[in-house]
Amino acid sequence: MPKSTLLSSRMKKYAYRDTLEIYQDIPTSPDGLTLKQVETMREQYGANQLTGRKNDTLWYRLRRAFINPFTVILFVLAAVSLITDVLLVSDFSRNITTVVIICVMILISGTIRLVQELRAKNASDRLGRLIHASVTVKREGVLIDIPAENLVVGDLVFLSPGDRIPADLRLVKTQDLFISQAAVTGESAILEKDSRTSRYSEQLPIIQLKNLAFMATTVISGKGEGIVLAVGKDTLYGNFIRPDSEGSTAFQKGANSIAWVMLRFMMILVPIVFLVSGITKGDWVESFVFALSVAVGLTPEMLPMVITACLAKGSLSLSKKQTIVKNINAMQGFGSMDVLCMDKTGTLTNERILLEYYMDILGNESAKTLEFAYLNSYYHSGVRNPIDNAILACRTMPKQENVYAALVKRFQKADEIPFDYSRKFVSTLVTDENGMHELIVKGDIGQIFSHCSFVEYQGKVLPIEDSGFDNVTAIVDEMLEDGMKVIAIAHKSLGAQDRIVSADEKDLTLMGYLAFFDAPKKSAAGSVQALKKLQVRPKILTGDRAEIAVSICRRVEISVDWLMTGSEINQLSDEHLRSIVEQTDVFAELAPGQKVRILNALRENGHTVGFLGDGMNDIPALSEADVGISVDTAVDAAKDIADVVLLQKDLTVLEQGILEGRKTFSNMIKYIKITASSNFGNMLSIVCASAVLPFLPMTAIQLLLLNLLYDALCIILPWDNVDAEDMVTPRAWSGKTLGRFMCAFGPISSVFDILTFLFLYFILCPALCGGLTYTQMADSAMRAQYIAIFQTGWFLESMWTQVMILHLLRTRKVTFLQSRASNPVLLITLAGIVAFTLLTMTPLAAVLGLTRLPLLYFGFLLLMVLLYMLLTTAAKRVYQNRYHELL
Ligand SMILES: Nc1ncnc2c1ncn2[C@@H]1O[C@H](COP(=O)(O)OP(=O)(O)OP(=O)(O)O)[C@@H](O)[C@H]1O
Ligand SMILES: [Mg+2]
Repeated sequence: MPKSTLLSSRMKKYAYRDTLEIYQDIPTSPDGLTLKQVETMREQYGANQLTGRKNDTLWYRLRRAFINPFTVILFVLAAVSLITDVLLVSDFSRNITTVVIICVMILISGTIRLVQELRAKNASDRLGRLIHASVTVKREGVLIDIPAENLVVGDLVFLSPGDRIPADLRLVKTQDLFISQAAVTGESAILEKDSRTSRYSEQLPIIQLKNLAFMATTVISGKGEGIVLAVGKDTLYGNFIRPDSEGSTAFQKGANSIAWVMLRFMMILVPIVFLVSGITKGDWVESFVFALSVAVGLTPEMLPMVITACLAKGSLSLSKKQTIVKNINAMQGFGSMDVLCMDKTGTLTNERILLEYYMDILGNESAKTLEFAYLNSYYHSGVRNPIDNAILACRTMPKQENVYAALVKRFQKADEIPFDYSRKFVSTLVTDENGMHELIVKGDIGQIFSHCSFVEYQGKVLPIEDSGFDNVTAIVDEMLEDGMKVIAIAHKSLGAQDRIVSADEKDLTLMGYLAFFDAPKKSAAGSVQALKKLQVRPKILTGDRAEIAVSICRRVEISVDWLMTGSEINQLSDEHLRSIVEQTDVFAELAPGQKVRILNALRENGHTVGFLGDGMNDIPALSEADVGISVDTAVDAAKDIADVVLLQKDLTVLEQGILEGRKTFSNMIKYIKITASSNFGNMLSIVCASAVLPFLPMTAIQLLLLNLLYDALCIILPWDNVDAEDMVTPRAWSGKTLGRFMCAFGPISSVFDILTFLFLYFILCPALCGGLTYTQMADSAMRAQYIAIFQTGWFLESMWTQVMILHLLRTRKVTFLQSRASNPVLLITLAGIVAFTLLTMTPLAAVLGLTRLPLLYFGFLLLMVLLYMLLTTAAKRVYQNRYHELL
């Protein structure tokens, strides 16, 4: 039986059982599990984790570091050498140095990989912990808060508004519990859940069973308790999410596709190298080994690692700037983001809003309106939000404490229909001491109007048509235009009726309004300017009224020439919307789903879109955006789903994030493009050389060593500086520019390689070997000497130019004169060059087939490097004039 059916049958079984039976069956009790039971349960059903635990074991990491295509090729080379150099030869000429060297290389590269990955992982773990969700459970009769991943089957979990449900639960106690299952089913409707045992007669799909609550769904309002039935991957949610999200982002896909481009190149060129050198030299085994080494030399095997290192480095620097990057892959999204959608409250305006006026329908102060609103807020069990907080704050007004305390004593709560952003209003039913029930509704003006049939003025109730509707709204319009947030309050007497359903919310009596001061932050206008300067276009996506959106946007200088409301958007086709979103910067009166529609339209137009939001209504948009950004004060579920959490809800910290993202992105692109182009250059040189030379231009081992050195040096790149000019615009990854970059700069290095070949073959080697060229000599010792000089010559030239090119192409400006790499990069690359140059002068050189070269060579080398730098600098100019960018 497939796992998911197995799971649903277990969930179903308990949905139809009584609570007591379940306690016995699991076994647990209303006091929760004992600590011993917790251990047993964890052993039996596993931990509450979605990403496979396997990533965390040292064994898994070792395997990843040491077994990959790169090391596999090295192992093959070692095996070939073991056979040809050790097993098949006579005792005298046995030589195991190659095998040893290759093993050392495997060790070094594997260790570098392991260390880097562990560091990156530790960094992201540490950041993740800072904002981890905790759950309240009862164990051994005591309520405790534990991290969600410590939850086990049988635990008794307590739910409150705003919680993201941490596992699959059978509810055992509920009180007006409303849940949004959007994360699992995609539908935005809010469902009431209860703990009653389901009847077999009402056979329903598992997702509709009212006494089950599923992992990743969100508590909108009310309270509840439930027994954990399934954790981690066994949950419904765990069953359909991708097991490992690694490698799934657009950028990772891009990076993989580059690796593939390189591999395809290799698949064509490596066999050519093999055939050409086999035919010209006649030694097929050696040619095979050489071709394999070329393959290794050309693989950008450090690519995934350099990317991880860059991302981890970026997120670490951001954590020092009040910005926590939960998902390090979002770092690059930060860098390429060119549109930032945000909601209004707390971003442009202050987090706290203040109640300014409470009035009847004509704008006269009305304590009764406020009292009704107070009761509604007080008994509303949903996620606390700024509006309710502002209303409840009225009890701190001078001499009012007792008034409000008496009020809630007089009216008790009977029922509620929680606030939900698609309805935009909330109903509570209260009962007075005589058992008479009063329905109180508060919310969006438009929504409330449409449910009202009467208005109340100075104690008189009139039908709405007779009272002059325009008069009723005139007072509101004025306040909205001043940038105030206004909500309406209405009520209806229900007599003895003590439960409400949405059908009761009609023929209401409008009693008045509350107006709140929602002032823009002092820093808002400046931050908006800063975003624009960074070429990130700010767009406002608010659920609030159009008038207030306009008023606030004017004050912070966001263009309001065009404004769309939710209902206008509903009329548009997707295609039409795609063109509208390009011109419009302000969208108002949106339902949560409409925020997502706008966002997707922008993404389809090719933008990289960030979304900054903090409320329940922002959750779908946060999860859809390329970079979902939330704030520390946001509801848990929003923080949970966001990629980035700002510890300060202020656009100024965002600016830092964007800059850091662009820096990360630049350093990554630097590695990819430069490595690809210099590998391409080497490839060309090798093809040419193996066609005409009577021997190999470099031994397999030398090629591998060179490759290892270059890659090891590149690990320092995340710490490089990035020119300010490279950070002024958002940059999107495009494979298109890679090809032209490779073709422009790769062949330049080949030109110098070929010059070096000529110099070595016709001038230096003959000069040191008795004036003869290779083909003219017969003595094999002489020939070996000749080859060693040649190979050392190319080895050093290759290394020097590869390191130089890093410095040359990392900036658009003139290298060293106008822009220098960071000190660590300068130091490490210099050390690399010096160490390898000195290596040719040590006894180890002979083992590697290298030899000491005379001063004449170094003179030539300097000349080559100088010319190379000049030519590349000139090429850089031409390239930039043509394409207006470098990397
Ligand atoms: N607690 C509440 N009680 C009644 N009505 C509410 C409540 N919260 C929100 N509303 C109504 O829903 C509308 C939309 O909510 P809100 O303004 O929070 O949306 P938003 O998209 O998050 O806007 P913002 O950009 O200001 O954050 C409000 O204008 C208000 O009319
Ligand atoms: Mg909001």
